[in-house]
Amino acid sequence: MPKGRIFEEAVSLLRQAGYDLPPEFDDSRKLILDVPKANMRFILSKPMDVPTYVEHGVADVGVAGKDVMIEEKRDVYEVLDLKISACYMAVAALPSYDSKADIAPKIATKYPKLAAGYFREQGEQVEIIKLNGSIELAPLVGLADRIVDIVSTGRTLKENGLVETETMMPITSRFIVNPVSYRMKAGQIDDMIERLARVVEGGSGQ
Ligand SMILES: Nc1ncnc2c1ncn2[C@@H]1O[C@H](COP(=O)(O)OP(=O)(O)OP(=O)(O)O)[C@@H](O)[C@H]1O
Ligand SMILES: O=P(O)(O)OC[C@H]1O[C@H](OP(=O)(O)OP(=O)(O)O)[C@H](O)[C@@H]1O
Repeated sequence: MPKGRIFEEAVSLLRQAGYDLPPEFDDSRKLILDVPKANMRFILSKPMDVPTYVEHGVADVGVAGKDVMIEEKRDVYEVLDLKISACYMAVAALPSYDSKADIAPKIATKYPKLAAGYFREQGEQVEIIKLNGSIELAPLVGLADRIVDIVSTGRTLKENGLVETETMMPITSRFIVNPVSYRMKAGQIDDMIERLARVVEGGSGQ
């Protein structure tokens, strides 16, 4: 499970799907949470690391943002769109920025592979500058010409005087599965996918 903003929504989804997760899930600093009744163990990692844990098989299944899936390109199955933590990826710049006047613009982002792939597809040559957060700062101080980042409410762009120049792709969280685990524990994992899918599609899940 990803710590942070996805966690709460994912826990709620699992509860709706009939998993009786204890109150500990609502307020804990523990990184491993056991639910013996359901024969489940939850590993809580940084969101960007979830596909790594699943690819290596230390977690059979996981929840990861589509942004993370595109950036990390891990060898895992993406089996269900959970439709939670919705946001989108966009290109933004200062309103004064003239893209036509720029030959190899500098793009600041937390997602270097996703951004590079996008501009390659657009046939645009860019220089990617990898940052770890507060991406909106980069054009304000002259580190980059444009940014590639997640937009949700649009408040961060607005309050920093940036404008969206391109909408790239919608992002939601995905349910992912380790390919070997899927073979070994097909019954359990299929049951989990079905229960989650019922909730996602508007049923009770139980
Ligand atoms: N407004 C948003 N900003 C960033 N991520 C969002 C937003 N809305 C939904 N998400 C989803 O949440 C995930 C990131 O979660 P979170 O912000 O908790 O982690 P993080 O930024 O990687 O962590 P940290 O800030 O501790 O480095 C993204 O992968 C994305 O799929
Ligand atoms: O459109 P909004 O609702 O304003 O949300 C978008 C902002 O939220 C995220 O940042 P986060 O809060 O995760 O901080 P970070 O930049 O340090 O990753 C994202 O990187 C944007 O900066």
